[in-house]
Amino acid sequence: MSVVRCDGIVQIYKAQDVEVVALRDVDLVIDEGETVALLGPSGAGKSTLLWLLAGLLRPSAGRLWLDGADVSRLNQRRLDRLRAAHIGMVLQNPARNLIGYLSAAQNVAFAQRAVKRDRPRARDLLHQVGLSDAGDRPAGRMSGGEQQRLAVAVALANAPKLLLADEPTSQLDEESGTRVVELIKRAAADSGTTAVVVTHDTAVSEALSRTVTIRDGRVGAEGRSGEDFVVVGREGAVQVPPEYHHLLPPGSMARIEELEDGIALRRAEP
Ligand SMILES: Nc1ncnc2c1ncn2[C@@H]1O[C@H](COP(=O)(O)OP(=O)(O)OP(=O)(O)O)[C@@H](O)[C@H]1O
Repeated sequence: MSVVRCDGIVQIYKAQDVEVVALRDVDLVIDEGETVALLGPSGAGKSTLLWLLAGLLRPSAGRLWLDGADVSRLNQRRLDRLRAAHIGMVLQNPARNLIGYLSAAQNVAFAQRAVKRDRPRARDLLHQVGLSDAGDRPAGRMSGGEQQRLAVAVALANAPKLLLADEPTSQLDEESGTRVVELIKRAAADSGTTAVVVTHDTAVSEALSRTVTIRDGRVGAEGRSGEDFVVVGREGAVQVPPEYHHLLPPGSMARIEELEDGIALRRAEP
């Protein structure tokens, strides 16, 4: 079953008199248990897509299904309940995920408020992120790296169906980063958690099961098991992935060759 389905999603921010189109016509399907790395340059729309998938924003146009529910048909209360029970999120700024005056254990316990309290899971998560001995120290006094590891434990506390993480390893050394990635993969394998992880870290993207690229508000190539996929947009547009630009540079002409099961694009000019 697909946990995420985006159909022609458009996201427009209105800032004073200007409109910024952050996402344009995004089609995306992510199945249960997939771990997806979301890659793209700064300003491409990665965080916006994550906020939409978290139910923190509603799309300006297009339709979004989360865990089979059409978000446009959910009132705010039901959307809040879906988020608390089934979605875990790691925001880019780790401190924003935490309640600063609570300890690590209290933060994890708070994240289980919408589901059955699971103390062994909470202890195990803190152990996995190396914070078993964090004691009563308030989260607000922890280092950036500790806060980031705690934020991942908090996001996984309710065994979410969907984990959304914005650069969850940006402040971690290699060893802690690897532990976080292992934790995400284990959640997928053990609990069927689907993960979407925004990252610039190739060690993270290579460890996950699929890569989705986003550029200028459009979802581009999707790599799965070493194969490259591109999405054919509503108007029939196909975005050539950057790794093939040396063969088909943007702005060049391509010749279309019909095959039995599709088409091939060949450079028209020498
Ligand atoms: N609240 C907002 N109001 C107006 N414009 C916004 C807002 N948030 C994001 N944008 C704009 O939307 C576009 C996409 O931003 P977004 O933060 O989703 O990109 P990103 O890929 O996550 O970038 P980064 O890697 O730098 O975090 C950018 O042009 C950004 O300036």
